[in-house]
Amino acid sequence: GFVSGIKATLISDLSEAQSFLNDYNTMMEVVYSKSIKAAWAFYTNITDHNREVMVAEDLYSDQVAQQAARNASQYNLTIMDQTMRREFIKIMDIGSAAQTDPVKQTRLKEVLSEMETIYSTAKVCIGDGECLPLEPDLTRLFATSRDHDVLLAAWQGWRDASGAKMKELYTEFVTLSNEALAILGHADTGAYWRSDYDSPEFEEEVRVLFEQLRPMYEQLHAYSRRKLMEIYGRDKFPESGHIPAHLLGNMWAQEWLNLVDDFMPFKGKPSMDVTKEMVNQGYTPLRIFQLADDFFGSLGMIRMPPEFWNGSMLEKPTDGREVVCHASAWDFYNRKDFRVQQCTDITQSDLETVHHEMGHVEYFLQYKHLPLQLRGGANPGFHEAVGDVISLSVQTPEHMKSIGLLSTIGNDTESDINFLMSMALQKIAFLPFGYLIDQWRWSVFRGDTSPEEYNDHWWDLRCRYQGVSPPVERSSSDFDPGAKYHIPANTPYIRYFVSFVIQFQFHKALCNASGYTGPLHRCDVYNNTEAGKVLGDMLKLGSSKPWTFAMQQMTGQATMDAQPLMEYFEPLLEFLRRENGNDYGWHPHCPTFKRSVGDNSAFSVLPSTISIVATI
Ligand SMILES: CC(=O)N[C@@H](CC(=O)O)C(=O)NC[C@H](CC1(C(=O)N[C@@H](Cc2ccc(O)cc2)C(=O)O)CCCC1)C(=O)O
Ligand SMILES: [Zn+2]
Repeated sequence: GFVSGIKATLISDLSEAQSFLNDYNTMMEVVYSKSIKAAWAFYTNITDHNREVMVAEDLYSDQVAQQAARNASQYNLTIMDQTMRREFIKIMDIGSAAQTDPVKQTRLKEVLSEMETIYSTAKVCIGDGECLPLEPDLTRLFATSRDHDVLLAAWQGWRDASGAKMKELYTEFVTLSNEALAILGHADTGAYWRSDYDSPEFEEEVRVLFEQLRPMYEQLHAYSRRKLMEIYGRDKFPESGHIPAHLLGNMWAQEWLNLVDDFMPFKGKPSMDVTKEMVNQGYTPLRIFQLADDFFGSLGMIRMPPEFWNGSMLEKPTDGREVVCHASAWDFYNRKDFRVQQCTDITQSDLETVHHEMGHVEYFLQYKHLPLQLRGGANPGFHEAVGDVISLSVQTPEHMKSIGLLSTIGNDTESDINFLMSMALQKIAFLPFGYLIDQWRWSVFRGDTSPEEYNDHWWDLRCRYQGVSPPVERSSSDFDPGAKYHIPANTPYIRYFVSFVIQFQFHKALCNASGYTGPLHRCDVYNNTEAGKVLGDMLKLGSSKPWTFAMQQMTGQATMDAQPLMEYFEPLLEFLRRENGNDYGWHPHCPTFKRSVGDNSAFSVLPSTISIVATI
């Protein structure tokens, strides 16, 4: 038969292509900033009206993006240089905005904003009719309570109030999202997300990194399990070696810093938790943000502009408004408005988060001169790493003392181990969690996990990789993934696993640039403009080059590498190995729950033949 259709002649005039890009940037800055302002209005005041306006604005910007993608496809990419071609490809790859069916496109946005609303307004009602929101109440409860039953009620109540209410919505979302992305030829939503890492072997690369880091996590898990058994009694722990998920000081057991005082290896040393000192010194959210801003300034980097201080929401409103309290950083894509929204609490954890969010804004500021489509991280993991790299310097005992949050710096080995323990409870504890969330989501998006299997697969991954188990029996009407912000918010998560690896590569590069030669975990680059220049030069690239180029420029190698992270924690690993001996590891499968009535231990005793085995 005849070749159907006529291959339209592509535009091969570079000056025309450039003027298309100029017009695109001018137009999309207006369209995107209007849409993002509507999203900001909703996030900072959750009402039906604001949700409808946000959805409507988003629909409009999708249509404009679709038209721009169609126009861009008329240009001949083969005659362009790499950067211009990169820009055209990004203009055409509009993600879920590709859905041209208005009913489906509207429904997709409504489902997402509905899940976001359920999550952000969920509360747990305890005995006396008081209903607690996640922030700050449940977060504080998990940080401070050591009452097993109170923690269990909060853990279960949160999942009933959030995840359990959105299982059908999430199932509908998966179908709508995959349909939209299939229009662009993406196999599924997960494939589209992974395309940000420019590597067909990306899944294998992160699996290799995780396997390299697993032994270190196992050692921390074993030590933590023993410490928790001293607090809660051995009978609260299953024979399988898992740690019940509600006992780790965090709603998702993703970071264990709140247990630092209980886990401190050597007592009688100054506490590594500066929360009390922050409260005693009358810290305010604003002061924490000014502290972070001062650090960026000390590196010779860009300080937050007036629009940041005037436009941001730095603490939870007290006027009764419902807001999204999960912290976030906002680029309005108009090269003027940059904000953070955070219900900042006066805690060390939030001191961390403030630096994390400001790291995003620093990136926005450093690349704001680039064309709109190149204003992004070299890859999403880079964007997540910036603030955390600064925080690695801030949290050193030296820096904490210099800002008056720590009275003495113990330089003896024991104090050093105590400090490394506090960092491990944030960074090592997180690794399996950072890894497993998108293992679950990728398998859901590619159809390997059906809605009936959603919760079972989630717990299989939690038991296998994280060594935590559900403290009460779960049923298929539960949807525990939905109890974690990023699932209803549809924010990819492997970026955090990548960040937790590469932030140590960045830290090492900055420390080397600053001329520091001591142990990596005690390096503080505060006030060092050489370090600031190395970091700033990488941030200025935005997403104009492949991330391997940015990595090479900054660290001298073009790959992700777990070695700097391992080097940082080496002294602690030796300590943990000595402490743990052969007592480490857990059974790869979740413990089963006894059916018989009346038994007090919720977990069955696995046949004695299955001893606690190192994960296979
Ligand atoms: C408009 C928009 O959405 N913007 C994006 C940023 C962008 O893409 O430009 C954004 O603001 N995302 C929100 C998210 C918030 C936080 C988070 O969710 N963290 C993870 C994992 C983690 C934990 C510890 C840690 O030290 C670092 C990360 C979690 O808490 O599970 C809350 C705490 C810190 C960061 C963020 O900032 O990444
Ligand atoms: Zn982030």
